[in-house]
Amino acid sequence: MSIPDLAALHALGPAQQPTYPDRGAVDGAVARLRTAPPLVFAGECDDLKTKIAAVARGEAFLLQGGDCAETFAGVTADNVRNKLRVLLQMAVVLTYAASVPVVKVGRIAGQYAKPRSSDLETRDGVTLPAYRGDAVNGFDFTPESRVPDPQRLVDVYNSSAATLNLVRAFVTGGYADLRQVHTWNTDFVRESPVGQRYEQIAGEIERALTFMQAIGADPDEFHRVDFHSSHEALVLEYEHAMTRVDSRTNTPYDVSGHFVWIGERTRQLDNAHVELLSHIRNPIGVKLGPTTTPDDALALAAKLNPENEPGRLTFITRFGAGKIRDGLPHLVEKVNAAGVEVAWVCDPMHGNTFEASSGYKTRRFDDVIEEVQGFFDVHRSLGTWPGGVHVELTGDDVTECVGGGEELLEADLGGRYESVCDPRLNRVQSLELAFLVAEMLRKA
Ligand SMILES: O=C[C@H](O)[C@H](O)COP(=O)(O)O
Ligand SMILES: C=C(OP(=O)(O)O)C(=O)O
Ligand SMILES: [Mn+2]
Repeated sequence: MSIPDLAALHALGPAQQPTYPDRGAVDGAVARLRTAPPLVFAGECDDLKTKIAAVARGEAFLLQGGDCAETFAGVTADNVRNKLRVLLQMAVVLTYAASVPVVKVGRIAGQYAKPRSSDLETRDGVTLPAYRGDAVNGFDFTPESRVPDPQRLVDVYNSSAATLNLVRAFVTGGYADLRQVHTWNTDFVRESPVGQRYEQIAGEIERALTFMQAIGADPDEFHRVDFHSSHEALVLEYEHAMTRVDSRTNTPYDVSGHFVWIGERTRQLDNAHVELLSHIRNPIGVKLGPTTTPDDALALAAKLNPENEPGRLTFITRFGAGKIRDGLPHLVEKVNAAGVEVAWVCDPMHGNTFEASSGYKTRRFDDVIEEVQGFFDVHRSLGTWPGGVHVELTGDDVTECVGGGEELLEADLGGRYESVCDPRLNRVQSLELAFLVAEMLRKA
């Protein structure tokens, strides 16, 4: 399969693209990216596809999480380690408490571009272009900073490379060794009720590992974990420049991440994002919001996975807690009845955002849980598999979502609100979510 021309993709009138003032500078950045080494290997993408096929068959569960928007300034050892650590802790809870293999995917090492509801942002009577992620422009509210700069695409590549390098070191070099389960539970989280609950599981796992070692199991088995990168494939210049023909199979892969997805705002059937991703062989996702009809979903599946390859396509539904129980059943039913191979994953974040009276964008922890519960209930009633969760989270003690065991209030949001886009679950809320989902999984 060939790679479509970048110009042909632009001719389709893609949504949510930056308006660059200097085309020459764009060409320069794209030329630089085209010669840059791949960030991931096609074979790794295939491995993830095999794992997602197991998710679609009901034999594994997908945990996908990370920032709404990564930032260049956030590429620090602490920040990357904290995100990885919370995902590892969540994966341990899910695997141990629900006895299900967990496929671990970060919204990490590439999640720098944001679609926005509005092209403009107004503060105190001043209107400027909206922030579209560090891939496009700066978060500072000044005219200079908000001008889209294509050099940032090269910075995305370099930041992703640095992040992925550290992630690979952590997951293969001993940090993610299962025998370290206790050490991931350090600092503020350890004293919380959910941290205590985690301690208990960690103790049980440690005893089980000691036992297995005593009976001769190979300790290397516990030494490393598989972890994959993912992001929304949004800026066409970047994703196109990172799409390469794999020498093993002679087919194109987007080597900017293992898994890429199409957002709710760019999933139009005849548009550029669907067209580009239909040509790559990575495992891919599509976000499906509450306006999605069964025909939309079937048409997307036909275009993006015409051969019905297992593991290729994940539908990430994001209906909102109030809509999922009514909206999801007919979608799942029709897709299932058509024999379409798909992994169903729940994003319980994007349908539940609201603005607090203080002006902060936030989400209620209870709404997040209610949407996941609705997702599980719908799948249980249809006999289909609730394949995973896709969440915005961080490993830090931020105050961006309200509720949870710490009972964060709207008045607390200003304490430590660090997201440059959507509100993320903090570490305690993320662990609480993992325990609640593990319970739902046990029942499923
Ligand atoms: O992350 C998702 C979108 O980019 C985000 O929800 C859009 O936010 P906005 O409605 O503030 O533009
Ligand atoms: C933009 C996002 O989501 P959606 O496309 O579902 O709105 C996101 O995942 O950050
Ligand atoms: Mn988001």
